[in-house]
Amino acid sequence: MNILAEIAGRTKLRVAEEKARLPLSEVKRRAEAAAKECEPFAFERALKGGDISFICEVKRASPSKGLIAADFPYLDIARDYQAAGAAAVSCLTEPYWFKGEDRYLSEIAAEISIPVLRKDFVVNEYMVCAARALGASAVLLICALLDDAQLRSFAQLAGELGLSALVEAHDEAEVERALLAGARVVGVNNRDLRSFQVDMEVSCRLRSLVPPEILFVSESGIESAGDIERLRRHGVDAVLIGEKLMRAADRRAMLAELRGGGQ
Ligand SMILES: O=C(O)c1ccccc1NCC(=O)[C@H](O)[C@H](O)COP(=O)(O)O
Repeated sequence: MNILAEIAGRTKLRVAEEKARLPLSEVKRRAEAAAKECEPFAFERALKGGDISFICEVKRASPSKGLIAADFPYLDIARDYQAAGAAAVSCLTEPYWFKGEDRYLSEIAAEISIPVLRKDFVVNEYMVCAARALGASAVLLICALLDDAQLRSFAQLAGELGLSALVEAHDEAEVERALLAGARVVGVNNRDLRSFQVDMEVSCRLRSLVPPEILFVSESGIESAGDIERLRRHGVDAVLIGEKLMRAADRRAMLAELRGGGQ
């Protein structure tokens, strides 16, 4: 079994337990209440504009790297990202492989003013509603995990809640499926989630398949100002960076360095 299938299986069990504690009707009610309070589609608005935007990730561990941050002051990390000019924060909530927690997301969203993406492995509508209820401005939908009907219906549900959907693809066919599902933000993951191999060329190759009015986010394996410059030249709207920032002793300085501006 590949890692995505394993993650999906475990996620379904996790959500079934959550549902037993808090039914879908209540999560929906909370999501609708949150939608009334929040600026709709703040995430995609934040990514639009002049230069390439930065989505900076709060991630404690990952399947490919194991434990990344033994010390994990998640609120300080999110505050640093905001202070250093991030357009948005991505927060992992998957508990088993990424050692995430829902409360990291809700506390971060309450603490900072830039939008927060819930980075998890959405397998049903409960998780879309829960993202909004927890304070997220965006939710990740992974093409490799969902069929066309699910992609379309979860993207539509997210839209009804004013939540942006970052629809993640890794090849030509998945980009086409993301666009057919109505994605307004397409994320191309440079990491092959089966082999964990990272190749920036994947974003460069797929960029031209996404029309300019749709936001294009390059995700994973971004490590240097040179990588950013290459993606900028290909017309990428935003980058999503996790490990490089999480391992930096001074995250603000690292973000400045990646931007190409030094400290
Ligand atoms: O990072 C992994 O090992 C991983 C494995 C399986 C599914 C998803 C995975 N990562 C999620 C991500 O998309 C990354 O956290 C994100 O793009 C940031 O990547 P990086 O800058 O390389 O930390």
